[in-house]
Amino acid sequence: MTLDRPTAIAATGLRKSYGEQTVLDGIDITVPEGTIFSLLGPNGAGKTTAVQILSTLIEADGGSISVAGHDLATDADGLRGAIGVTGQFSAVDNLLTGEENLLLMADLHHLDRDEGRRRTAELLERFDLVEASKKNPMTYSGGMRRKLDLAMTLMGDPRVIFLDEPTTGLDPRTRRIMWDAIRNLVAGGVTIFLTTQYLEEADELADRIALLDHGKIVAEGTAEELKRLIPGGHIRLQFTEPEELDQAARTFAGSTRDDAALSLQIPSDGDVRSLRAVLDHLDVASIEVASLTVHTPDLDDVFLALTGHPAETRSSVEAGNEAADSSESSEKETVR
Ligand SMILES: Nc1ncnc2c1ncn2[C@@H]1O[C@H](COP(=O)(O)OP(=O)(O)OP(=O)(O)O)[C@@H](O)[C@H]1O
Repeated sequence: MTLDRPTAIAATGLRKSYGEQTVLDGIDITVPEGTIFSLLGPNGAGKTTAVQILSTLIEADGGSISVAGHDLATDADGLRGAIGVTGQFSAVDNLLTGEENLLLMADLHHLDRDEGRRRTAELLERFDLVEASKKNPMTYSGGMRRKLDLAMTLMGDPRVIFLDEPTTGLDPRTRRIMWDAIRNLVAGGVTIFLTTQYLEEADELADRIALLDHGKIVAEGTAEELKRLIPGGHIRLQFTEPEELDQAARTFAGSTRDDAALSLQIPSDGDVRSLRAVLDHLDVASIEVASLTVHTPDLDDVFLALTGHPAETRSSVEAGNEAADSSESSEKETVR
């Protein structure tokens, strides 16, 4: 249980505006030690701003912050010493090799020469960067840079790590390597504050998820708790003729029609009994259906229900890659 753990990150009433624009409108965050907290939101929601404030890179307009037992107001240096940050702007120096970047971090953290070399070798190994270690990071793929960046962060042995969209743009394989690295860190007692636009990333990794929209946390809980906030799933029927849609809409009370898409959504838990009942009704009424899909609620539904717009803004290419890679998909088998 995470409830009994000491608090690693505590923030109350965080506010930040840029000119007229309110970016954070008084948010509260509590993260127990050794857990993963995910701040989930679309582009521009204020995720990076929250990370920058919590990691002391920028100042809030209001609110109080304590990280790893260090109060920002009275012990900003202590706080900085206890955390690691990897963001969208990497700390990698392109004039050095991957290995030299790590050795530089070892120096910055005042590790002695042997210890620095040992840690560098261990981190290169851990992130599968041994072969690339003598090369310039400019020759690295996006995923390799991201891994080097995280390895550099780990050189300081931080107890709390802020990961700002660590897997944005990565291919599914590298994303999974990052996920494993994150899980290993948490298994070792590290606390992770993760921002992401990817719902399944939060679902996969986070102990608790907060949905950030227009500077406010609109919901917070475990993935399961968030999914329970909205009604169950639905069965979606796809038609080729408007007349079929009309007839089906009359047959299924409580259904929602989409005339443009020629589809009908019928509320359902997606269990076999309700699926069979829908098929029986269609047979009895002789309604032709082009296809049928069962949709169980996911975090995207939660976000949509709570904010009126989807959370994810990634490109269709990325989405396609991920769908191909994902072992679970909320849109399940097409029955006919
Ligand atoms: N230095 C700045 N000056 C003015 N506006 C800023 C500044 N930094 C951020 N903003 C604005 O604050 C809002 C929130 O930005 P932020 O980068 O925190 O969002 P985000 O949720 O991290 O989005 P993304 O996923 O695109 O990184 C945006 O509208 C952005 O334009």
